Amino acid sequence: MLDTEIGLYKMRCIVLNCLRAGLNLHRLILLLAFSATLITLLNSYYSSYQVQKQQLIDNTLNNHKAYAAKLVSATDNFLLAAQQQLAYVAKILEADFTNQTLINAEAERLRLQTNSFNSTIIVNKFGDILGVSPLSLNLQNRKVDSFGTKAALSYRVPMISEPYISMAGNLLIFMSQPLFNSNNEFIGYVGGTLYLKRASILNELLQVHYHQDGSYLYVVDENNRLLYHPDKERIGEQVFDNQVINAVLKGKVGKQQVINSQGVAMLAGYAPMTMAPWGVVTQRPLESTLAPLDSLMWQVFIKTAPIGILTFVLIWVLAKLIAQPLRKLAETANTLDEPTTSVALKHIRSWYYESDELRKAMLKGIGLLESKIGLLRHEAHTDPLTGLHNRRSLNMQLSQLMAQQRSFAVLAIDIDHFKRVNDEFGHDIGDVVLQSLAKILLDVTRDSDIVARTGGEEFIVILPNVHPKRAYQLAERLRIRISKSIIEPVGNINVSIGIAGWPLEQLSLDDVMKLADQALYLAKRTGRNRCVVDTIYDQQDTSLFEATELE
Ligand SMILES: Nc1nc2c(ncn2[C@@H]2O[C@H](COP(=O)(O)OP(=O)(O)OP(=O)(O)O)[C@@H](O)[C@H]2O)c(=O)[nH]1
Repeated sequence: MLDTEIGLYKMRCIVLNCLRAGLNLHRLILLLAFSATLITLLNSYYSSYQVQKQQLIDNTLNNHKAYAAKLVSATDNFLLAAQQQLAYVAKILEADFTNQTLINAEAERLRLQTNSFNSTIIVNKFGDILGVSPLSLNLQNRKVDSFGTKAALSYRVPMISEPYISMAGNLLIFMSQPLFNSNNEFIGYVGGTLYLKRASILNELLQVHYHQDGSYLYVVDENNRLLYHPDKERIGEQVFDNQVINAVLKGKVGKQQVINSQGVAMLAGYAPMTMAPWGVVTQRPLESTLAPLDSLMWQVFIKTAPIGILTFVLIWVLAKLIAQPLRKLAETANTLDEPTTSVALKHIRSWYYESDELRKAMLKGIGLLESKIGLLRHEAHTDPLTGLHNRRSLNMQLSQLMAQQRSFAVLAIDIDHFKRVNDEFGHDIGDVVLQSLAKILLDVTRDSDIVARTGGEEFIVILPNVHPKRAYQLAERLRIRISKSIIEPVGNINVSIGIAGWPLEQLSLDDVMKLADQALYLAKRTGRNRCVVDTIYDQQDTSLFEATELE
C-alpha cells in the first residue's frame, strides 16, 4: 500500500511539474510511458503480493489441518494403549482379587512400567481403595470420593472421564477398566489418572508439536473445556463462541481462519478424536504467517529495481528521440517567413515516418510559398504587355542607385504618332508594336541597364554610370535602330527621346524625370524622330562619371 501511495504521489508531482512548465510532446510521452510503466509495476507487485499471501494462507491452513489429524491419531493411539494396559492388569486381578500383595504390586507396576499414568488406583465394588500408587497420595483404605472414581463405580464399563479436581487436589482425567469375577459379577475396577496441569504423558505428547513460530494447539472436551493448552493457566477453562471449537465438537475435520478469544486472527486446522469426545485444534497467527512475505516483496523490489531504473532511462531517451524532430519542426514553423528556414528544415533528422512526412510537407509548403511570392513580386514589378519593368519597379531601382550614389542617365522614349498606328491597324497591332519596341530596347541595352514601360507608348531607359555625351550617342543609336526596324504589318516607326541625368545639382528624382520629359517634349516640338539632351545635363562635367564601356 505504501508503494502505491508513493507511486501516486510521484505521478501527481510529474503532472503538476508538466502543468507548471507547459506541456510538450516530450513531457506528454514521458508522462504516458512513466505512468503506464509505474501502474504496471505497482499492479504486478500488488497482484503477486496477493497471490503469495493467499498461497501462504492456504498452505498454512492445510498444514494445520494435517497436524490436527496427525495429533488426533497419536493421542487416540496413546489412549488406546493406556486402556489396553488397564485391561491387562484387570485380567490379572480378576483371577485373584483377594490377594492384597498382588493388588499393591499391580498398582505399582501399572504406574511405573510405562509413564502412561500419573497415579493408579484399584478399588473394590464398595468403593474401598485397595491399592494405590504412589503411596504418597495417602488414599489407602479410604473410600473413593471424586467425580471420576465414583463414575467408574456406577458405570462399570471401560471409560475416560471428563476433567475434574481429584481427592488429592489435582486437575485430571481418569481412565478405568471394570473387574468381573468368573460369574461375570462386578467386583471393582482398576484406574489411572492423567494430570492436566502437571507433567504427564498427554502434555509431553502434545508439546512435541508446539512451534516457536507462534503455532500452538489445544484440546477441548465435549463441554468446551480446555484439556490441553500451552498456557497452563487456561487448562480447565471453558471456551464458548469459538467457531472452530463448535465445528470440531460436532465431529468435523477442517480448516478455517478465525479470530481467537484474545481477538487475534488465526489460521486453524482441527479434527475430532475417536477414543474420547474431544477435539484437537492447531493454529498459527495470521500475522506471523505473513511476516516473511514483506521481506520477500522487499527482495523482489531490490531485484527488479535496476531493470526498472533502466526502463525509465530508456523511456526518457526514446521519448526525447521521438519528440525532438517534431519539436524542431514546430520551432521552424514559427519562422517560415525567414529565408534560412528551408535549409534548417533540411537539416532536421526526421528518422520516423510521421515526422519525415511532416518535414516534406513543410518543405513543399515553403517551396510553394516562395514561388507564389516570387510570382506576385514579379507581377507587381512587371509590365504585363511587354515584360519590362513597370513604374513601381523603376522607382525602386532608381532609389537603390541614388542610395548607392551611383550616377545614371535617363532616356525618356515616346513613339511618334502612335495614335495613327492604332487608328490604322487597330489596338492589337498597336500592342504588337509596343512589344516589338520593348524587344529592340532590351536588345540594344546592357543587362545592367534598366528598361521600363511607364505609360501607354512611353518608355524609360536608365543607363547607370553613363555620362551625358555617351547617353546621347546611345540614344541616337537606339533611335536609328528603331527607325530602321521593320515591324509587320506596320513597317517602320520612329521615336523621340529626351535625355537627362543624375547627379545634377542635387536635384531630386522627380526633378530629373521632369527634365527628361521636358527634353522629350522639345524633341517632339522640334520635329520628332530625334534625341534631345536636357541643357543643364548637357553641360555636366564628365569627370563626375565613371568610365564605362559603350555598346
Ligand atoms: N495599342 C495600344 N495603344 C496604346 C496603349 N497605350 C496608349 N496607347 C495609344 O497611344 C496613343 C498615344 O497618342 P498620343 O498621346 O496622341 O500621341 P501620338 O499619337 O504618339 O503623337 P505624338 O506623341 O505627339 O507623336 C493613343 O492613341 C493611345 O490610345 C496601349 O497599351 N496599346
